[in-house]
Amino acid sequence: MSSSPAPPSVTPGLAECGWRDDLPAAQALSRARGRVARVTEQHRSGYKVTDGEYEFAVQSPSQWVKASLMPEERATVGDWVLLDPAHDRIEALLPRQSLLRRAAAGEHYKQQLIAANIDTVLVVAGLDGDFNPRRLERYVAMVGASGARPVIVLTKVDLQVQDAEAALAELAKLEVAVVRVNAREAAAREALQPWLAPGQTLVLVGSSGAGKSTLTNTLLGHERQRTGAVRDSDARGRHTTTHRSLLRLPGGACLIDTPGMRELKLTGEEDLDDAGFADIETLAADCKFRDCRHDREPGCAIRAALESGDLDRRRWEQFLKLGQELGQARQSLAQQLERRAEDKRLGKALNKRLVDKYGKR
Ligand SMILES: Nc1nc2c(ncn2[C@@H]2O[C@H](COP(=O)(O)OP(=O)(O)OP(=O)(O)O)[C@@H](O)[C@H]2O)c(=O)[nH]1
Ligand SMILES: [Zn+2]
Repeated sequence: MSSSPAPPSVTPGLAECGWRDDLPAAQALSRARGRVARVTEQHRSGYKVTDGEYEFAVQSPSQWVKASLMPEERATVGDWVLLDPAHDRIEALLPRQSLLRRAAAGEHYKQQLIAANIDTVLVVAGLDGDFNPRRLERYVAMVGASGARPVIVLTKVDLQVQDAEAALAELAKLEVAVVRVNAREAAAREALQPWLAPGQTLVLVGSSGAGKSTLTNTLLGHERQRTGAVRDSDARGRHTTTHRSLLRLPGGACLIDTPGMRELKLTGEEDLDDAGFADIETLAADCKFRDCRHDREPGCAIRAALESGDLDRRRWEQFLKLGQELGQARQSLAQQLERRAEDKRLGKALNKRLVDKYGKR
């Protein structure tokens, strides 16, 4: 299938926006009709999409207003969609290759979609005072759950505030590629070349000040966004705000910029295996009891490894903490699903009462 020519519903320019014949969306296309486009922005009232030639606004399908819809049933940035014949409304969401999401900040647990159809998520962290291996583990776990490939990018190597060797040793166990860069230098682009092949889609995540905007500019090869320092000193507030969030990089890869959504919070669907703790899971499988809590049980492989020094005590503590965080996120997720089911039940009951009283309309 992948060797057949692109169907007419896909414009040639779409390849520059990340379209590939091996995508699940492309496989689904043989069974569907319509012009394919990629979502570049999400707004309250609809979306912006690109067909590879033009970027334009489209409306959501009417069924997407339903409050009972799960967030992932609507399109997000990076999604492949089919347009109606007039090209002013989305008709269908095509299957996804990956979906990056986070728990939204706020009183109630809510999920937010960050981006879809991402190949690589660059998890950016500065080797300065803010360096935090546990945060990186959390990010790697979340990316693992998304279906995209995580790559850790450590910025600010030139500042040498943090001992890079110690930091690397901490991250070695994650089994994730780690790249050290000065985000301000063009060499950073070279270092990331393996993930920048044509047709690849990337996203940058990481905490504020980590160097994401700086790296974005370096990958673009020109100044796109004003970085933190510039913004601060810019008293006239003369920002070059481009709204487009799907950036085409020289070389053929795409970068999806998700302003305001670059810090991640666990959703509860992650797995500690994905966080690079597979070795601990393997070790725990050797405990005598299957439900060993690694506390006082006899024949505990974890405690034995801690005592012999085979398992680093700090790493074990990090594992426990991340497990705790994940446990809380799972609980919030379960509560949210329960609330949703309850809302649905109440909605149905109300509907039935209305039908009983007024008949079917
Ligand atoms: N020396 C040095 N400075 C860097 C490097 N990367 C980023 N910086 C600086 O760190 C500051 C913050 O970088 P930004 O790129 O704005 O960070 P950000 O992650 O986009 O931050 P938010 O926009 O708040 O999310 C800026 O002053 C950058 O110039 C680096 O590798 N070396
Ligand atoms: Zn045990």
